[in-house]
Amino acid sequence: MDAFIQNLKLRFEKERIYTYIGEVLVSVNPYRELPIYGHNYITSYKGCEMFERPAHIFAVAEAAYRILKQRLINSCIVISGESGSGKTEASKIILRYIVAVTNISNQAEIQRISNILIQTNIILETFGNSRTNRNDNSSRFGKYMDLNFNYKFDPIGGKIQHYLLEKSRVVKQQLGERNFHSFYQLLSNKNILQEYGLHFKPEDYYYINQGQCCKIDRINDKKDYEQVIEAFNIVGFTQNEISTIWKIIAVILHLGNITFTDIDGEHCSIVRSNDQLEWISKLLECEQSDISSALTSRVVAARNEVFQTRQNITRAYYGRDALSKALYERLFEWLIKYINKTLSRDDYEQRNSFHKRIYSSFVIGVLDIYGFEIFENNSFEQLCINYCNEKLQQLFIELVLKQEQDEYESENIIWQHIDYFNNKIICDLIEQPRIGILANLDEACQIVGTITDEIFLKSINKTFKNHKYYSSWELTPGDKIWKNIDTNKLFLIRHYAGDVVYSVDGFLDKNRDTLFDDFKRLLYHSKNLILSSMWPDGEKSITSITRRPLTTATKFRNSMISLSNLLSSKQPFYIRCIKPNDEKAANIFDQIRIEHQISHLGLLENVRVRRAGFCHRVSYGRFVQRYKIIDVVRSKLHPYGPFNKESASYICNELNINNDVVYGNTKLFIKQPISLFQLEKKRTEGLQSIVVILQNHVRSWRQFRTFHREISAIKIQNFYRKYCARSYINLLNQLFNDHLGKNIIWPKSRPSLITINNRLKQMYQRWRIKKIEQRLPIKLRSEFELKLLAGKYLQQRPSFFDKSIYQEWKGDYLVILEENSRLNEYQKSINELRTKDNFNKIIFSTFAIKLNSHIKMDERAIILTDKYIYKLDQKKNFHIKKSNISLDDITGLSVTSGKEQLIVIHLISNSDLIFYMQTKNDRVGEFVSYMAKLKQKSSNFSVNVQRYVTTNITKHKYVINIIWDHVNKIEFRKGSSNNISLVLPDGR
Ligand SMILES: Nc1ncnc2c1ncn2[C@@H]1O[C@H](COP(=O)(O)OP(=O)(O)OP(=O)(O)O)[C@@H](O)[C@H]1O
Repeated sequence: MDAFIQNLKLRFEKERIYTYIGEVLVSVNPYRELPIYGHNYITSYKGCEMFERPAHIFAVAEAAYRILKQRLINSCIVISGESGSGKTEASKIILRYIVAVTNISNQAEIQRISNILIQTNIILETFGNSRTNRNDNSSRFGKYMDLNFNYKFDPIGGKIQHYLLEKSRVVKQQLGERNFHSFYQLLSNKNILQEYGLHFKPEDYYYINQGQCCKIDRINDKKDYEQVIEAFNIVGFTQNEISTIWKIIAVILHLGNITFTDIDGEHCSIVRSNDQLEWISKLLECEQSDISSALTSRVVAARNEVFQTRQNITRAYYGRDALSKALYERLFEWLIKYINKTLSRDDYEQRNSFHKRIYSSFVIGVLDIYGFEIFENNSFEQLCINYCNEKLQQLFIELVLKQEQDEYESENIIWQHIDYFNNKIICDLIEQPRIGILANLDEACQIVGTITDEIFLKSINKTFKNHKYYSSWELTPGDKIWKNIDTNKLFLIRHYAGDVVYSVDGFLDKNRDTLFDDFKRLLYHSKNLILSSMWPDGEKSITSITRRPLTTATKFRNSMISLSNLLSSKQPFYIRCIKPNDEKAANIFDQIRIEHQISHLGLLENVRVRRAGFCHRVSYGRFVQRYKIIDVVRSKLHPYGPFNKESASYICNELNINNDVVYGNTKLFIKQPISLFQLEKKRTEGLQSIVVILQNHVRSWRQFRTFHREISAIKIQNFYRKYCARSYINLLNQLFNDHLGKNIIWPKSRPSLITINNRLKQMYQRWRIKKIEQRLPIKLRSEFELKLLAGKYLQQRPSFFDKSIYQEWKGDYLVILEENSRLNEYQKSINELRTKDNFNKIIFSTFAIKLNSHIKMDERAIILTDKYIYKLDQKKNFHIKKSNISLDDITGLSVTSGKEQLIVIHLISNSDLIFYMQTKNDRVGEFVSYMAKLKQKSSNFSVNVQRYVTTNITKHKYVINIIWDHVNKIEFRKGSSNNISLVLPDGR
């Protein structure tokens, strides 16, 4: 013990107020501000394992948060210790830490919830805390708060449960103590007192002056009032609600100053010296007469008859106090309900439907419950509070001391049993059904007739006369404890934290907690709807039979049992708070006080178990499952098992921690935290590579999926396109099935079919031509082909398509008598030429006016054979003029786009042959097609169709204009510079 205390002392002097016993944190109240809660401290503990950094409350909060985040295990932090040891401060520090390390993405909604979570403390402290002789800001209620987290592990809400508000303080305080802070805060705000009819100083209000310490230097009520108003606004209370809250506080102050006067020993009336009643009526929004009669009489229903009975003065004061306590209690409950509604997960979910779908409940609970209390005068409330501490100690023993040692035994670990005091026997003494103190109390309350606190004491004396942890004057009259005190009403319980003498005075009343129905009905019918909503049970009619309400002891016992079930369903973390002195002074380390607390909190046993025991135990399955991810192990262990002792031992071997490990029947035990860190560190490293592998898998899976979708889309598109094309072709087929498609409009195609459609059109045209050609007599087929060929070159010459195409093409026109009257001379000349030049046949012949190199006109017969072109003089027996022109020398033709019969044959020599055919019909197309056919093998042959033809005459370039004029015959006229005009008789 000494060594432990010396250690605590040394640390305390060096401002190290936190110390670990295993995972249990011991916190010594420094009673001064220490610079260990700032932002840099938060960051240094964030994400760290518990033993990585010096002992700190942040490390416990982080551990509770990490276990939730990493293993999805709900956790709870149980803070216990004497009154004033720093429990409430600890719970606030934990909350601040969790708010600081979460909401990294700075979401407004999470920020709002976090703000509310912090502000609720201010409201609860105002209405639930008061100054006691042990603590200036003592919580007079037990608080358990669940913090809810979303799937990202950000706080999204919470729920507060409260336990046994010490409402007797509303009407009675011991010397040196105050009522709840709320009363003094309201009275500190001079500006608004008028509104509530509060004209006096705090010392003048009976309900708050009994401790004779309304003003305390360390408490600034005015500043606290401003803070609580701000907190109300942040949490979302309306102005009307805030005003109602203060009205109720003011009503209680007024009620305390109401006095009664005795009339005849059985009746009493209200002393009307001040205007309290008027103000109570105004503030409660109830009729004054109703309030007055509720305070001085009772309405009773018996055998369907309703009648009023007057109260004597004692009953009237009892009723007044009961009303005040109930008003305060209901207000407190309403505040907690209101805060819970604001923090409720459902509310959050309604606003965030996204989270509704993927939300799962992650919780960290924080329990800050009143510490063990030993006062000069201990009553029913202290019994409940100390019973609650017994229950928590029992849970601590179960989870930390008993379970651990039992486990070593069952796992066959060599273990020297460490003795500890198991307080189950004390818990049973208080709570056991039928025979426990609370059951005895309930029974006494149910007995009809006059039963007093003393009778109740007699009954428990009888029940527990041989109990080791119970005593009273009647059972041990010689004991020095009973010296100089009213022994008739006292009994003693030897709690785990010390012996406490209780006075049974008022036990029955406090347990029954009777509040006359008249008050309930009165307040239910208030015109203030907020107030009325706090009293739903006032709705019942007088004559309706109501079940006897549960007693305070039963309610409290039930809530303690459910609290202990709730805590044992979560992974607990313990903070054991120690109060270093009773002077509330920094730097005083009162060894005796501390020794007392250490021994009663079972900390020494805790140290012994820890020292001899192990810091971590885990089943082989879980161990292998968790650490098989470690890099060096991964390749060796099969991913699906076996998850047994051998695999676990293999992992420990690989990490060289085998010396620090003990193997049990089903579990592995690790002695030092350092080995656990090593495992965790390696696991985190391994996780990173696993994450990369997972990411790769997910990425490739996503790519594969996209690729598949694309392929599928392309397939579908192809099918659809094919379907469209097929439908289109079917349509064409139907359209062109029976005839050659003359006069049929080509159907419009989809844009995707444009290319194919153009091809189809070409195919169709070729097919159509073929069909038309097949219908022609064989004789006309070659002419038809020639016409097609001409059509290809003469697209720009519409007159070809108008007429020429329909004419019969005869080629050698000069053998026709109607064309040539000097037929014999012509044939004779041709025969000579054939003999001389050896050509096969004459393909085309015509009379023409030729333009010579001097830009003069000559009348000639132009003859096209399969080898040469000849220019024959018409006038001189078709005598050949100059030499023939070989077809090989021809590079192209130029013709006009009009109906003129001008032909320009371009030659290699750049001295073109220019002639105008003397014919009534258009024979340009016929000439062009013969030439094209003859030159079809030549790659450089071209046909130009232009309005004004360009030509070379003895290597000079000329442009031939067409002029239609009143002339009799065709003329070529040389114009200025390079112009030649072809003047034609205007007979159009
Ligand atoms: N970590 C701390 N740092 C500085 N002062 C502290 C710390 N913890 C507690 N105190 C001081 O001790 C006082 C009492 O602490 P607190 O109210 O938390 O005790 P408690 O155990 O909750 O008491 P009760 O059971 O009566 O509610 C605080 O008002 C504060 O002045």
